[in-house]
Amino acid sequence: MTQMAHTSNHPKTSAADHVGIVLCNLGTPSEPTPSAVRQYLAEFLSDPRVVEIPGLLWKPILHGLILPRRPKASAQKYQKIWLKDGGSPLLHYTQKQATLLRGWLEEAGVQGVEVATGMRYGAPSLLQQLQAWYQQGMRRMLIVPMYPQYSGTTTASVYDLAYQWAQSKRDIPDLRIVKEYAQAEGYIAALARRVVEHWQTHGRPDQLIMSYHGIPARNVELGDPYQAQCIQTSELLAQRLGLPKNQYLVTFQSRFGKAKWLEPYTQPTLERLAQQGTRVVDVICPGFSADCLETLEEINMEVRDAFIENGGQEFRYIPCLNEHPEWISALRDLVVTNLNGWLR
Ligand SMILES: C=CC1=C(C)c2cc3[nH]c(cc4nc(cc5[nH]c(cc1n2)c(C)c5CCC(=O)O)C(CCC(=O)O)=C4C)c(C)c3C=C
Ligand SMILES: [Fe+2]
Ligand SMILES: [Fe+2]
Repeated sequence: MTQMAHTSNHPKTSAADHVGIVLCNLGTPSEPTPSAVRQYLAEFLSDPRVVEIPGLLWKPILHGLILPRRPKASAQKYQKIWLKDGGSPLLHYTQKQATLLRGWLEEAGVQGVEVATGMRYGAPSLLQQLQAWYQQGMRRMLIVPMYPQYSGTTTASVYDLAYQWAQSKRDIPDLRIVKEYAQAEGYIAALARRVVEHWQTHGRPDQLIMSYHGIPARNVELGDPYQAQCIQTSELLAQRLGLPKNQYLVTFQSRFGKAKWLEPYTQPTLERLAQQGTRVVDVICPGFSADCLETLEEINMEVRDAFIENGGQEFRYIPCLNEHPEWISALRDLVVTNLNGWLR
């Protein structure tokens, strides 16, 4: 059992009767350098939720093969997408989302809430944010993982961290975590708006590709509902756009390692489409609420090049929801629903 912390004389501040809302995303390196990427990957890839290979087998691979090599190549990729003033896009957009959500909640007359960002790995850390609020006397916290589709590899890891942290408390915080919102009306509406706005400027494509981050196929075989939720989101989005089945495809990207991951894989699918004569594709990544390495570099650079090299003519990337007003409005609704009974 974790040691109980002594908190009997915690300071009573205004935070004590407030509710904390944390937008929690994956996390990102502090700089686009090999050493910062190494530190980030070491934490991320040591999480047994992310890599399920037994530690005795995995640790030597991670520390002997992956961490000495991958950070250099990854840092070069991060350098290509790093924002001049804003740093990591993932962190930049997640912080913007928190700022906008704070304003939108205020505007809606919601009082007594604080909004922050907290990353699962790296900084600014979810754990430190929860602990800082707790020390200020706050006892009610709502965590919103920025993953619309639940996966054991991502969402469950947020639960692990929060529950393990709470375990050390005598007076435990009242915690709520949004498990998933793959089918939420506002989320689907925001995605549809993003696509329609893109079509208004560029016209319709031959195919709309909905690309999600992959996970090992084995995880799904063992009961992870992630794949089913990705398909649900995609079908709802297609329905809302009035897209027939032959005009869109669901694919999975970012395969890591040699095991079988969810298929069809994004890049080979786009290569095949190009070879078979598909000229214009739109690509959207509905599972990422903020643009990041996996969308800006992998999709909009690597996969784009592969499509064009194989004979495709136009590869049009549709940005993530990022700061889109319809998304912030959806987030506000999601938060308000999950604050039920907590608001004054
Ligand atoms: C090792 C296995 C991995 C699993 C399982 C996995 C699942 C998963 N990841 C995201 C979201 C993101 N992943 C990002 C980067 C990233 N992911 C992995 C590996 C796994 N992800 C690695 C090794 C990396 C690092 C980048 C690299 O070195 O290539 C990111 C971007 C972070 C950024 O800073 O921009 C996101 C976001 C989801 C949603 C998911 C399962 C559903
Ligand atoms: Fe990932
Ligand atoms: Fe990647």
